[in-house]
Amino acid sequence: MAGWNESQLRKYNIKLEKIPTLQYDDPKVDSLLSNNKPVLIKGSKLVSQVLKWDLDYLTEHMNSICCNVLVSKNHKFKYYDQKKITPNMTFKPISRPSPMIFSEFAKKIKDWKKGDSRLYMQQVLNNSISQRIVSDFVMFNWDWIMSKQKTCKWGSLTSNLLLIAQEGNVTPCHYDEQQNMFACIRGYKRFILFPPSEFECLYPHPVHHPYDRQSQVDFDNPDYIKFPKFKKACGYEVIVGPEDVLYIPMYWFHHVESLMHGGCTVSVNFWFKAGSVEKIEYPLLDHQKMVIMRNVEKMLAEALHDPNEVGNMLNTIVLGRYTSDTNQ
Ligand SMILES: O=C(O)CCC(=O)C(=O)O
Ligand SMILES: [Fe+2]
Repeated sequence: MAGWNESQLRKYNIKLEKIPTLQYDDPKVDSLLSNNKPVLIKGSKLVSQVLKWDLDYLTEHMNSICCNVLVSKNHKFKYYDQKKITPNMTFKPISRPSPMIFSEFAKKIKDWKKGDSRLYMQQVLNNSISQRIVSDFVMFNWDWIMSKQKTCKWGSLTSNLLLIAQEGNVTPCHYDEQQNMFACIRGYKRFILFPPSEFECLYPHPVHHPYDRQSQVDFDNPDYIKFPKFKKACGYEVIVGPEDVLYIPMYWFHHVESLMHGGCTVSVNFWFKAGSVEKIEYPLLDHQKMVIMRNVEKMLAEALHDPNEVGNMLNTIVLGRYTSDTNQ
């Protein structure tokens, strides 16, 4: 029996298909991973030894550790890059970091009532967290995950982020530049993924914007005048529960929600660098084209010494020259 039902999902007007679910030892897992295709993997036991990581256990063992907590006035936690905020920019994020010790975070979410700001802890796991948490952490099924890294020729593991969310919290649609094996420990999360080929329908912010890599479209209230192609966006969805591992291929857009009325969720991700490409084949893959677009934007902003001039120059290059039937 599933531990969730449809009424716990937020409602969006997006066409959705299902992400395949496979047992960890199904040979199709490796071919999906190697081809940058998402898959929900069951039975890997990646985090089976830490299913005890609930708020009480973590409070006991992380009590006075200072943690990276995000606070939001609504249910959305849209990441931004502090380094990309410039003095002449009017940038008012609705969610922002508010570091606090673990016990304070746990108390705040236990005492939470409607109308309060929401909280979301997103803390990198490292040796300084606490002896007990580190000894739990070494009990992850490292053999399995490292064998996947090897088979798929990914680069090194860069970090593990421990995510503790209140029910109903949403991480809005964005992409990351790393391979991600996302493991749920407690509660259920719904993922909506879009392949890199949906780039045009999702309108990510410019690369030099603090919201780089994030879609500009507000899924709760899409502005179809500004973002008309969002109507055509096609995504893939899956519900990820305790012990499940979801592979999120690099450059795939993802929206994540902790199910409403499902209690808080505890999860941990495994981010790996991209592997080095042995032989470039043409035509290029969609995510490789995203890398080129990012580089073009970065190069123009640097050459012009002003990110605000990038759009004008791109328009000058394109409009009437590469648009509609003028390029014959
Ligand atoms: O679980 C979430 O809320 C966001 C996770 C995410 O974006 C990631 O692991 O890359
Ligand atoms: Fe992400």
